[in-house]
Amino acid sequence: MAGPPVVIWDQDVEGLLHYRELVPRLEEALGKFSRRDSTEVIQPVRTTLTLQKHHGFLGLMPTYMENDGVLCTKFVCFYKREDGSSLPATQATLVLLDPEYGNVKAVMDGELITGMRTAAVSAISAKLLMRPEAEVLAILGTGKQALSHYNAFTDMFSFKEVRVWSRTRQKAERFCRSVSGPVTVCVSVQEAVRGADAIVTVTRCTEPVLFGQWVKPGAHVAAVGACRPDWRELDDVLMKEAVVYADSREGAMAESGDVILSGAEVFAELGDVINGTKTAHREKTTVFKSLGMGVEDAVSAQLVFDQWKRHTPKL
Ligand SMILES: NC(=O)C1=CN([C@@H]2O[C@H](COP(=O)(O)OP(=O)(O)OC[C@H]3O[C@@H](n4cnc5c(N)ncnc54)[C@H](O)[C@@H]3O)[C@@H](O)[C@H]2O)C=CC1
Ligand SMILES: O=C([O-])C1=[NH+]CCC1
Repeated sequence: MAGPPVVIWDQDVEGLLHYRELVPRLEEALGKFSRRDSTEVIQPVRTTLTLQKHHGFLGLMPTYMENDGVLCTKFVCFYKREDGSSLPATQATLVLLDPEYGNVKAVMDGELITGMRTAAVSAISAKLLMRPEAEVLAILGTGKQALSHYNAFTDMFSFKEVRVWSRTRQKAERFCRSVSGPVTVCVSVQEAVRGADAIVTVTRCTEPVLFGQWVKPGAHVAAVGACRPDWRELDDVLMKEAVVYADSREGAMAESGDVILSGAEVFAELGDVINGTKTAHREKTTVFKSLGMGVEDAVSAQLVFDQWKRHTPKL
């Protein structure tokens, strides 16, 4: 009989997961997903239950990678909280199973994994779609994803300026104090995105906050919030003018208000660009619509588990 699962919680995850190992694994996983080969990745669109009383949702994200022997599911609760609420906006737990025996090998805290894998995928979108001479990064939002995106983007690229916008100056200043490099606080979205080459939207807003008329032609936008069919971060002008990429075409058509309500066409998945089957239109304005995928969690959880085994002496 299999032993009990190991529990790998927040601080342990922190020491085991690094962008330098995570990014190549995610690039490979995105490519595998877009090949739609069921021996490589089986990943249905997230099943979402509404938690009406708590203004939230439970997302179930199972993934099986047969060739790699990885079976994983994530439980993620996310909420439409009022700003200032002391309750979390997102909570996630990952469960890694043995696909042959069916036992649970590990249970992991999903907060850092979700933050890092989401930011790493956005950074991959920028690597593929942003102009190489990009100098200015603007981040809209100052929460957990804003922090992980700051870390991933400044780790992978050399921007001359990083700007941040939040609804209150106080929050933007708090964000600046929490990061290790220089950041310019902007008092409006317009000020933050004016002339920016890369824009990351990581807000909990449900109405557009970024408008196409403010975006520099040729800029790359990684749109990470608004993960419900009736939630928006970007306006119709931006969605229609840009070449739109997604992590999962089916996910975007089912869950992205920015895609569904604007009627914009999803040109390609990031994996299609990685596989060389679709063009990276770096010269045009591009939007990467991120919804988050189970396969990203699966490869991240496997990486954490492998590192944990390497670093934990046999009992
Ligand atoms: N695409 C993906 O894979 C993932 C997406 N998300 C989504 O990313 C977004 C950010 O998540 P976290 O950073 O964890 O949340 P958070 O609560 O830590 O930060 C949210 C930020 O949005 C701001 N905000 C809230 N309401 C706003 C509004 N109406 N207008 C403008 N700004 C507003 C807050 O002040 C805060 O700066 C959420 O929508 C979350 O559901 C989260 C995890 C993965
Ligand atoms: O992929 C993910 O974990 C999430 N996407 C939207 C909210 C949480």
